[in-house]
Amino acid sequence: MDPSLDTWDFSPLIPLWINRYYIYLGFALGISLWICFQIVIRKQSFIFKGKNSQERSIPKATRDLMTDGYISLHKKEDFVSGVKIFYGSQTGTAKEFATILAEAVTSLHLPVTIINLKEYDPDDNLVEEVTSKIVCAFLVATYTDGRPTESAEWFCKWLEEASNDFRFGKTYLKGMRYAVFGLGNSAYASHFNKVGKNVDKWLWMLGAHRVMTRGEGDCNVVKSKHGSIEADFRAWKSKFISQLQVLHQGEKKSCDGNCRKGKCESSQHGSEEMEPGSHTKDRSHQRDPEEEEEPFESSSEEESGTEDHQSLTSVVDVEDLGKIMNLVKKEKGRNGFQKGS
Ligand SMILES: Cc1cc2nc3c(=O)[nH]c(=O)nc-3n(C[C@H](O)[C@H](O)[C@H](O)COP(=O)(O)O)c2cc1C
Repeated sequence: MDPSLDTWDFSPLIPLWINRYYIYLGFALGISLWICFQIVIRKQSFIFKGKNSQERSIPKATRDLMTDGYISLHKKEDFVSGVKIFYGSQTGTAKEFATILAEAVTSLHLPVTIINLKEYDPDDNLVEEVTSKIVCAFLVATYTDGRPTESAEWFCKWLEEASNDFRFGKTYLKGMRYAVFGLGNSAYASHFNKVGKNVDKWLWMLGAHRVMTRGEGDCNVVKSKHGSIEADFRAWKSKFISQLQVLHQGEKKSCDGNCRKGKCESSQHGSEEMEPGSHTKDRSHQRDPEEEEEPFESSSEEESGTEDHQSLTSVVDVEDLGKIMNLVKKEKGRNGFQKGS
């Protein structure tokens, strides 16, 4: 026996030894708590990092629209991004009106472009107006035998053929918004304002949305609605500008629901602009293209859609099929349509 062990006093360690299991338990609990704490901290930093990298992967434009991580569809919505004014002129009146209209549009702080139809190829460019949020104004003059000016000849030929070509269909220009002001002289009774009427009709047949009633400028001061072609234009221009304001603000005009497609005959159009019976005519797309239709705010697709509304909403798959067919038609139309054919 080691004599030095006799001199050691182990008595203070005896309670520790007796309670050793409690001490082990305490240590085990401490370690478990520490592990849990570490797990929680790591999880939190992982979520934070993930959120940051996710945010970085979202394009800036989309992030600008986000509030608390959710996209707000109404924020920064721009209902009209600008106006394109197309003109077909020979002696300069339509061109001059285009400049006056551009000035008025500029006062609304909207970008505006004036385009001579001579320099515009509808084959390449017209379909762009469908998605551009642009409003297009057409100021077109009529000449001998109801013909367009030389500068607008190709544009009119293209539109006429496209609107009568089944490959384009009535949704080819769906989404495009337009208004037409025709320049003419009622002394040429049988062809008065023929080009304005036709351009308006052809765009409508291709599914473009007419934002306001077609205007008729008449050089014949005796018969002109406002006393002169300039006054006719001024009247149309002020209506166009107020309609533009409405569109720009994204407002919907109120409707009493007593008319087709929820468009109010009484509230939307001044009576002097509407010819008798124009609003109640049957406007199905199958109507005679030569028929003199009176324009109002609409598109051919919307109007023929009214009759078909019930059947379309009840057969969703057919609707999808229709959309696909229209896309195919548009593509075919674009590929198959040859200049001057
Ligand atoms: C030779 C000639 C033929 C015309 N033929 C027609 C016509 O058939 N129908 C019509 O509505 N206006 C007709 N007009 C009137 C023009 O459309 C009108 O003067 C218009 O303001 C001309 O616009 P512009 O100066 O932009 O070319 C004719 C004018 C001229 C000089």
